[in-house]
Amino acid sequence: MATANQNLSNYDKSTVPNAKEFRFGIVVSEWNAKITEGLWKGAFDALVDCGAQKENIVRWNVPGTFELTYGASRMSKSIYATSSMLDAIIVIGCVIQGETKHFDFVCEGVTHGIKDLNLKGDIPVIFCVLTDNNLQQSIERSGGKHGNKGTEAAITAIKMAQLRKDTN
Ligand SMILES: Nc1c(NC[C@H](O)[C@H](O)[C@H](O)CO)[nH]c(=O)[nH]c1=O
Ligand SMILES: CC(=O)[C@@H](O)COP(=O)(O)O
Repeated sequence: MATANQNLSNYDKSTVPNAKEFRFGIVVSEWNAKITEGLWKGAFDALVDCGAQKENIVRWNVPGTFELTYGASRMSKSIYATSSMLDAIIVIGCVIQGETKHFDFVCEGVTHGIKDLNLKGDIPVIFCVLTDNNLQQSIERSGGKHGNKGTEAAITAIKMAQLRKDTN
């Protein structure tokens, strides 16, 4: 189902585990900051709405979406994680098509990078990266008429943190 046919912000709290005991890392790209800040707010607000403690949400910034993989990798090995303090990581970025093929390489790079982290690591890394044709599409998916992908990513992070706990 395409995003246009659903709202990214819709969730049923009765189907979401309580996040009170979970700790979350969020890595945010500074490129297209007006969009990524909207995604961050969506994610943060949804985590707290589902019981997460604000002090259990740690944020790091990176310059661009391509750096999200490195940021998440370092965070997963950081002091926050060595004592198994992180239960899930969310990476937030917004890639918008320009005049060249650079869009394709940034999107492919971060997609494969985050996929590899999920395969090789112990902490689920949630892919909250918009890959849009234009700014309007990004606006519509970061708190606009199609909802907020950050909200969707937060719910996914809680569910994956619970799955990790249940399968340990
Ligand atoms: N064009 C966009 C970029 N480009 C920058 C890359 O992400 C990266 O920081 C650079 O290639 C240096 O490694 N980043 C975005 O997040 N969004 C874009 O639209
Ligand atoms: C995704 C990008 O890197 C892109 O926005 C950069 O723009 P351009 O392709 O015009 O250099």
